[in-house]
Amino acid sequence: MAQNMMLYWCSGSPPCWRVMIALEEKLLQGYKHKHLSFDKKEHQCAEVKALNPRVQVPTFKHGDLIVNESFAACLYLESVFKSQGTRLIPDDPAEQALVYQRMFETNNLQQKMYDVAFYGYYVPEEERHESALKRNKENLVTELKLWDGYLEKVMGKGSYLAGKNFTMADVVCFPVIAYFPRLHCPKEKCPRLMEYYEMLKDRPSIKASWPLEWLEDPVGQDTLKDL
Ligand SMILES: N[C@@H](CCC(=O)N[C@@H](CS)C(=O)NCC(=O)O)C(=O)O
Repeated sequence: MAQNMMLYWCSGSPPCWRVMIALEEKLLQGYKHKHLSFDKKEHQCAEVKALNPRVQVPTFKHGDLIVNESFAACLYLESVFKSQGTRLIPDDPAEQALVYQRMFETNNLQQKMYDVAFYGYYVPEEERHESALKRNKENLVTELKLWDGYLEKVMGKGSYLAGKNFTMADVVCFPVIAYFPRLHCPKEKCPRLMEYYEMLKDRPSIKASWPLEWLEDPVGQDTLKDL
């Protein structure tokens, strides 16, 4: 079944990583894939251009069906392989609502993290301002408090993002959360999230899809150390 799937991906990309975690959780390990170097702009290759008008990764194909948005690909996999591997979307509407809520909130955390961690990469030198970076940091700290509070509130220690079970909320959000220790964010800024990270980092689906650069260079940059 996985043989007619093709994933174009770059290592360390949260959108790619979440699709890879979903594929692992749904026991679709035999999928075909092509690892592209973001630094060498390999994601702009003809194959990706032909399938994805935004020329981005992930680019994902199942048979003749193309699903490029990472959230869409994850939900699609759950829908097609509902009874295979881990159930990632609960049936109960209230539980489902919380999973969707946390899933789609993830982009807030991702964007605010990028606005600080990759400020120097995304903002041209002549447009950079200390005051803008300071504001971005404040926004990120506020966002982190929110997520830390969610974990505190849901069920206390040992809880996943949407309750006692691992769900699609964890699949989509873990790759973003993993950036905080990776980029040396002080633990005290989000202690519950860091406990959550420790609890999940060795989960087989996550370990199997761990960014290759992070394995080669386990220390990483420290762009979040002054948060
Ligand atoms: N909406 C997309 C975003 C994908 C995305 O931003 N991919 C980045 C890598 S993390 C990319 O391909 N960037 C290249 C570009 O935009 O030129 C998704 O979640 O699937």
